[in-house]
Amino acid sequence: MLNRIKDKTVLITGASSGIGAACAKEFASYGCRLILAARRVDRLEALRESLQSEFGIEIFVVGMDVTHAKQVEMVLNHLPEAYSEIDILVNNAGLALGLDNFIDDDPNNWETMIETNIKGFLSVLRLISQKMVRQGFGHIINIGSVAGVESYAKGGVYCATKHAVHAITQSLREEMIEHGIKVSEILPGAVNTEFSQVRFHGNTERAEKVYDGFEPLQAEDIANLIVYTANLPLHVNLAESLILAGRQARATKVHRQG
Ligand SMILES: NC(=O)C1=CN([C@@H]2O[C@H](COP(=O)(O)OP(=O)(O)OC[C@H]3O[C@@H](n4cnc5c(N)ncnc54)[C@H](OP(=O)(O)O)[C@@H]3O)[C@@H](O)[C@H]2O)C=CC1
Ligand SMILES: CC(=O)[C@H](N)C(=O)O
Repeated sequence: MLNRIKDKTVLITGASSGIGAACAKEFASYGCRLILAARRVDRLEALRESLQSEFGIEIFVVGMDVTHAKQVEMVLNHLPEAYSEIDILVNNAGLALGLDNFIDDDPNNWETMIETNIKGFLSVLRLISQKMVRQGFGHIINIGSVAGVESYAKGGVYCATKHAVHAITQSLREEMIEHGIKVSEILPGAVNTEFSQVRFHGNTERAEKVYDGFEPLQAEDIANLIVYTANLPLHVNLAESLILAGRQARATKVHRQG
């Protein structure tokens, strides 16, 4: 496919692992300039080193907790000159915490998910949307989930946060067309990243069970789709892409073998 994104500047939130880190690698292979953000800066530094040596691209690494609105504002309003125009945003930072019946669930989990997946997501989205409108160009790619278009037992609040991502993406798309800014959403199913480790607070055994008996998506599968979406011609917007594992029909409906 023609490379239309070479030398474009791409901001990726949640770039320290999983889908975000895979996106960094895929965009790097297209010769993009990257801004990598997350809380674990040591991870980002290591990624920068390996991508710079493999692809010889420019990368700016920044520690940013999306739940700290003031910090997000400081970071995104004070990017170095060479990175101040952003062509593509991959608004990816997010997490699930817990998988429990609503009546037994820990409200602290709800708070963190709402703070991160809705309020943090919005902080980044607001600043970058404003910047793109000023620039007169840009492409926003929000990372939703199959859990944003259906709900499952024990995951109500996570599903609600991803429904919010879905709703906000749809309304922003409508507002941005007059500015020539594309707004897309990627809605993955089960992807084998650190997602389940985080969800189960580091309980590896429980995390691994999620992917027992079927082949889940890999972060690279999602990164390929994201870069494909970003690389389409200006007159094409792949607006919503639901991507499931081969043996997955819905969020919780997978066919397990063996
Ligand atoms: N894996 C899956 O099955 C699916 C995942 N998704 C979505 O994909 C996105 C990426 O998840 P995935 O790669 O799977 O999971 P990972 O746990 O591997 O990656 C999550 C990323 O989000 C970052 N992050 C979490 N909280 C914050 C915060 N407060 N501030 C800044 N960054 C933060 C983490 O960085 P750090 O901790 O360093 O800050 C990390 O880089 C999420 O939005 C998730 O909801 C959607 C559907 C399916
Ligand atoms: C579909 C997702 O977001 C995630 N894999 C989940 O289990 O909810």
